[in-house]
Amino acid sequence: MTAVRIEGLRKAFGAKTVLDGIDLEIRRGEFFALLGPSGTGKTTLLRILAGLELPDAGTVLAPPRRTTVYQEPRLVQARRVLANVTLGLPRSAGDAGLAALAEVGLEGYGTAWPATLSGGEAQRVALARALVRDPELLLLDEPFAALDALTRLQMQEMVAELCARHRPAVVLVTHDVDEAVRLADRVVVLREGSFAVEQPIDLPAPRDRDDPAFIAHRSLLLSHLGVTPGSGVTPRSGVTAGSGVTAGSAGEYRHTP
Ligand SMILES: Nc1ncnc2c1ncn2[C@@H]1O[C@H](COP(=O)(O)OP(=O)(O)OP(=O)(O)O)[C@@H](O)[C@H]1O
Repeated sequence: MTAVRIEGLRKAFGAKTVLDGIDLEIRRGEFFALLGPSGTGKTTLLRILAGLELPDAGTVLAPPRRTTVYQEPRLVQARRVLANVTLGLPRSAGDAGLAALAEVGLEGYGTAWPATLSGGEAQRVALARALVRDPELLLLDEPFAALDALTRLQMQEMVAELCARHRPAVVLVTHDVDEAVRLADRVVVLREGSFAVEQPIDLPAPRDRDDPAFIAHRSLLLSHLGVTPGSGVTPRSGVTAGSGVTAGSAGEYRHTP
């Protein structure tokens, strides 16, 4: 069943065309990742799917039950954790809110204040706030980018499990090639307003970064992102090959300080 359908999408800001001729179909339960250099319109596409931005041309069909998790948790500091999770929902949503907190490993945190949480915990609250709305479409705008490398890996694992259980259609915007290959059923590279490459990732879960097939996917995507093997650095776009890792020679990666 199709969850999202985009046809002939075009979006410009003033004289600058950001997205041009985008066609996209995402199935229910599919995990779709969007990679691309900085400023190529990834967030704009996500905002259009969220209904926060209107296209200039084309059609966009997206389910009404959709929710976004951003890079920063965006919690209301004056409300306790459970109230943040159920913000805007009827009082009867309290139990579902507690269940969502338990699902993200935050049982017993309902009465805590946001200021007392670590960055990873706060981001898990944001995830619970999304889950409790039972989204048909989950929009993830670099949700792990501000986390330390270890927390990021744990969060990726958690999101993979939650999405496998709840089966929303997911659109993940990321700069992290490994994250995309680890999580997605399909990865698209956005360049100069349109899709430069579309790559299905048909690897079984859990995915191992050292698996030759994983490395092959990573190398191909990096080449489409303009990362030249052996450069030892990421391009100006800020694209990374993994958590705290930059591309070295083909298939080899080194940690950055
Ligand atoms: N409201 C706006 N008004 C004018 N220009 C905008 C607006 N929103 C985005 N843009 C421009 O559109 C282009 C695409 O922005 P967008 O945030 O979608 O890129 P991105 O691929 O998500 O970038 P990044 O990876 O750096 O987050 C940029 O040049 C940006 O300056």
